[in-house]
Amino acid sequence: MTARSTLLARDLWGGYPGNEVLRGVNLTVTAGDAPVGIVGPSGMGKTTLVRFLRGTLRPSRGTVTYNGRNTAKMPRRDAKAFKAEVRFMSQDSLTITDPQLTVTRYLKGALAEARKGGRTHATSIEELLDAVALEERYAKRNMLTLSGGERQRVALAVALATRPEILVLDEPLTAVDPQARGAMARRITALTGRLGTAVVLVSHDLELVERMCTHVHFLADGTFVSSGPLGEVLAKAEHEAIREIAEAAPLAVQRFR
Ligand SMILES: Nc1ncnc2c1ncn2[C@@H]1O[C@H](COP(=O)(O)OP(=O)(O)OP(=O)(O)O)[C@@H](O)[C@H]1O
Repeated sequence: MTARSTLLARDLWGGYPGNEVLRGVNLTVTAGDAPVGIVGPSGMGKTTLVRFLRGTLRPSRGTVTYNGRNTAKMPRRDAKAFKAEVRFMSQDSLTITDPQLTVTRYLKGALAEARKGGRTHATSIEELLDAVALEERYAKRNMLTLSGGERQRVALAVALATRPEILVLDEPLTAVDPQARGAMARRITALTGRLGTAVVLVSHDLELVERMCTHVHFLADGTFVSSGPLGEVLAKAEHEAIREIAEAAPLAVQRFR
């Protein structure tokens, strides 16, 4: 049996000049794992953690490795494999430069990229659109004519088309309406489960996190102050920041606690 791909952050410290945002974060994500959520108050370092995982920021202490290789100083060949196998998507990660690009062409391009990298999978354009709750008629649409929420959904479908080992989503559905988000959560979880893609979901949207993630980490004061199923983390409220979030989201908390 081959070892499963693993992204590993070990005792991660660092941030920006004069602002040590993270102070000892440990995270292990392995392909095939159930989706994991990262939640916490604004400004506590969730996006900063994503930058460390991606290798665009270097930690002052600790390491991030992918299959044993340090992501902040990878040789070109490893960096290429890392980029193909660990996909990052944020709310504004989609830039369209080709004015003729249709949704189908865009998705086909992503499927071809997956094939070229030996990452074939039997997923049709229809299934990818269905996973992000877009009807088939969207296949013919020009990307430039889509709304912000529709573009985010296509961006997510494209990320799924490349069948990453690990998919890191940083507030991926901010422009999508709550009803569609609910439908997408179930379908994305089903598809990523089938593809063996481990999802890391960073979001303020507790309902989305609860729907998609069996396990969450709560980031505050530079570290994970509590981890477990969202309902348990909120109910235990081991940190003042958790109590504040639990109180600020009474409806969600009543349902999940
Ligand atoms: N490029 C940067 N240079 C300097 N400071 C930054 C930079 N990016 C973020 N910060 C600071 O680092 C801290 C953590 O920011 P980060 O964006 O990681 O938080 P977050 O938890 O993702 O917040 P939110 O939930 O609001 O997106 C904040 O105090 C922020 O002001």
